[in-house]
Amino acid sequence: MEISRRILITNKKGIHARTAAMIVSFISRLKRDYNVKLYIQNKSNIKMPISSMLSLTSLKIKQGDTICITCDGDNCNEVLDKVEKYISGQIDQKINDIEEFDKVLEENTINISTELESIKEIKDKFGSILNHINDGICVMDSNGVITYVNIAYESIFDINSESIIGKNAKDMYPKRPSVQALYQRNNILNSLMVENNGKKIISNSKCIFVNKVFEGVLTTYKDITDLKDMMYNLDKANQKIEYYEQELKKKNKVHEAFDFIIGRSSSLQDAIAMASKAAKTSATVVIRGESGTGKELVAKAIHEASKRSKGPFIKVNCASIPENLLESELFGYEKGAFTGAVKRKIGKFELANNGTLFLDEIGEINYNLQAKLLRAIQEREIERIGGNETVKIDIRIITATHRNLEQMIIDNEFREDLYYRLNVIPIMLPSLRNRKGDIPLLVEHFINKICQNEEINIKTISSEALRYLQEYTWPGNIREIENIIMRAITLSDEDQIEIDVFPNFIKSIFKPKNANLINLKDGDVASMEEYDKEIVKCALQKHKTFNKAAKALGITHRTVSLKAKKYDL
Ligand SMILES: Nc1ncnc2c1ncn2[C@@H]1O[C@H](COP(=O)(O)OP(=O)(O)OP(=O)(O)O)[C@@H](O)[C@H]1O
Repeated sequence: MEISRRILITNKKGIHARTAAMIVSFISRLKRDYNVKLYIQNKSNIKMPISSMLSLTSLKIKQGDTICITCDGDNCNEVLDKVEKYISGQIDQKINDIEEFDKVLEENTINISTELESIKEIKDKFGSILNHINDGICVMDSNGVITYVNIAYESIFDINSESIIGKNAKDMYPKRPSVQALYQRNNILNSLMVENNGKKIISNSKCIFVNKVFEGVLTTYKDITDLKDMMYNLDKANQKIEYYEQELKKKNKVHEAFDFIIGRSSSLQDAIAMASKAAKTSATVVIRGESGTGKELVAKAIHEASKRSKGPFIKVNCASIPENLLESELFGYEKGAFTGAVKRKIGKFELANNGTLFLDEIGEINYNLQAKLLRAIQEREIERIGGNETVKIDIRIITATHRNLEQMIIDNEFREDLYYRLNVIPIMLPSLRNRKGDIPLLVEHFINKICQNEEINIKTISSEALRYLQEYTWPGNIREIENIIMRAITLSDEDQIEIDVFPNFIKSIFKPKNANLINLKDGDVASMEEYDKEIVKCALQKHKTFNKAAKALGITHRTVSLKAKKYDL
């Protein structure tokens, strides 16, 4: 049976899409529950199934309009009651609820999109922070696919991110610690990687787990190539500082009297430090070293640095005084002590009272005189030759020698007891060939000294000429270098000293050795002394002993020995 009913529309906005949808949904439930058919009549009174949302909205029904609903089936009155109740009453309430819900939804949508915005902002900020970090960063997923690299990574590995993102690190870098971390699912920290171009990189790979699920590996890379260089330089600088600190300590402790002893080599500085310490006491000092190494210079400095500096510094060269005169030279004599002793003579021991007695070439003193010397040193008193009076002496004794005293003791040429008396503080002066680094300093020192003494403009020396001087072996040590500089300054017409003013034996050091002793090929003539030295040297090399060399040269044994000493052969 069919029943129709007019229903008033009370909803403010009439029947719009949302209300239509609600009516359709409500009617569908009624149709199902009561097994009826429901229609709505349009303005031309044509019945349309009410289950279509489109037909409802197309009617454009407003508040206050009525609609005609027709029901076909049993219980149509009960069904239409429910339809009327829903459309005229409940739908309004329902709509309010839904609008409330819409508001919440809308607000939430706004919130979500704001949150999305801020998440995007955070992501951008984060990305820009990662790009400002100096360490390279690479992220790969659990399969090894590279998902992110920062700018530092690109520059460390000189690669474009586009060419690696999305690629699998297992294929691209199978040996990298990051890939090992991926396989092992374990962090691999502080691995040193050396790239083909020599770059040294430290990598730290950390596995990422989210809720215990392995998500991939994050690796940071630090380029330590520069750091290593810097560390190396720092290390070197520290070593230098340490060296200079030690040198400064030594220097600070060294008395200024030693300032004019030129040389920075550690062997010389050690000797100077020792001499400076010796200066503080009255201990006997023996200075050892080849001829011309500065033995006298150091002896004087010890005296100057000691509390005896106001007293005399008396030097005796034991080699230059004939044996028979040395005793009276040292101890003096009384008037009439021997023929020719017309008046009393004060010896060097007495002259040195309250000061320093420097006995140079101590190894040349004869055995008998050595005994008398020992007594004088032990007792600190002397007797003049031909006198009965003993004279108390307050002196410091410094001796020097280039001879091997230990061998002389074995050969019974030097008294052991005297040796121990003298050898309280031994100071070894290095030869110049063992401290070639000091040559430029010495050259500069002598150029300045000689030019000032000669009152001429200070000359310079060319680096090539200096190279020759550094290469030469300097058998005559510092005395020889001083002589060569004196000669060069005298012969040089220029402001700069060049090789041409050097003697032949220096000029020829870079030339192949010429068998001819006198080589006048390039027009250079050496001094007589240089030829003399060369001849004696050849004779000694060939004949080994002074005797045989003397015979070969047709001169006396003594002359050969004196020349050998003079030229330090
Ligand atoms: N370190 C030095 N710095 C500056 N000048 C030096 C240095 N060593 C030596 N000389 C100079 O060299 C020359 C020779 O030095 P000195 O006479 O002291 O040597 P020596 O060892 O006593 O020689 P010899 O054994 O032949 O007597 C001197 O003119 C001296 O001033």
